[in-house]
Amino acid sequence: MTGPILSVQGLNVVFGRQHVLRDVSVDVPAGRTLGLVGESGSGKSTLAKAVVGLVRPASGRILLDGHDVSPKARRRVQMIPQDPYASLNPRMTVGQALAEAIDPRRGSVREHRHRIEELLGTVALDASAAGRYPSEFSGGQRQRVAIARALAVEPDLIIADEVTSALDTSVQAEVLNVLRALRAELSLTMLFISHDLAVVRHVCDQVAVLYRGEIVENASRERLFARPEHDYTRLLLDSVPDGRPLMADRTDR
Ligand SMILES: Nc1ncnc2c1ncn2[C@@H]1O[C@H](COP(=O)(O)OP(=O)(O)OP(=O)(O)O)[C@@H](O)[C@H]1O
Repeated sequence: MTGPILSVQGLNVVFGRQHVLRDVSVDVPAGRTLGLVGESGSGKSTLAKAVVGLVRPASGRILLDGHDVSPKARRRVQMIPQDPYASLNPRMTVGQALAEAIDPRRGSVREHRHRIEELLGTVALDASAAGRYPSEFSGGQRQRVAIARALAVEPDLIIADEVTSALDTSVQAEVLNVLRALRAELSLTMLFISHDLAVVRHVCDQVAVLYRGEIVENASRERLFARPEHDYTRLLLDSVPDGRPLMADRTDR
């Protein structure tokens, strides 16, 4: 049996006097998507930053494919940032941004061109997008470019941190649908962070609930939504209006 791709074990993060993460342990098995949900300030982004090495834990271990994460391993974890407007270099065409992310050992520029078209297709964008600049795209399309760029690196793990929260509700669906399709097609392994349970329900297999720096519940999506065990999870569920989860089932544009 193979172990999880990501294993966070007994992680503690302290900023000054604030104990931001307390004894956090979560696993993300290969090909699965773990949702990390919690209100603003609960420590979600801090966990993501610890995994990519931007935050130094006070104690605990972070294992990637069974080994302690090292700076060398960082390329194997790709973060899709929250803000598609800030994450892409405005002076680079989409093709250039993707080419930069593709491992140069993967062959010639011609082969890169083929790979770029393939990546754009994967996120439901036309090949002609390669010649255009980020400013020419809508927020949802830009976020899809950011997803393509993360995929270009062929990472073992993708961390999606509030990838839809900067988008209008009407375009959140196009990004969620792409992620959901990729999960199935490419067997992506993903840590999907959101404060929004409706969004988490749409893309995750397993959901961990973070409350004030502690994991208070960690269950399969089915179990968590059908039989939440912790009061805080129930509170979060109560704030999901009926019907909203279906928002993401709208047709992709
Ligand atoms: N570099 C830092 N130095 C000091 N305190 C920090 C730092 N980064 C985060 N914090 C604090 O740690 C706590 C958790 O922040 P974090 O950003 O991880 O929460 P979050 O759940 O991701 O919330 P949000 O969704 O608002 O980003 C907050 O109280 C925040 O102010």
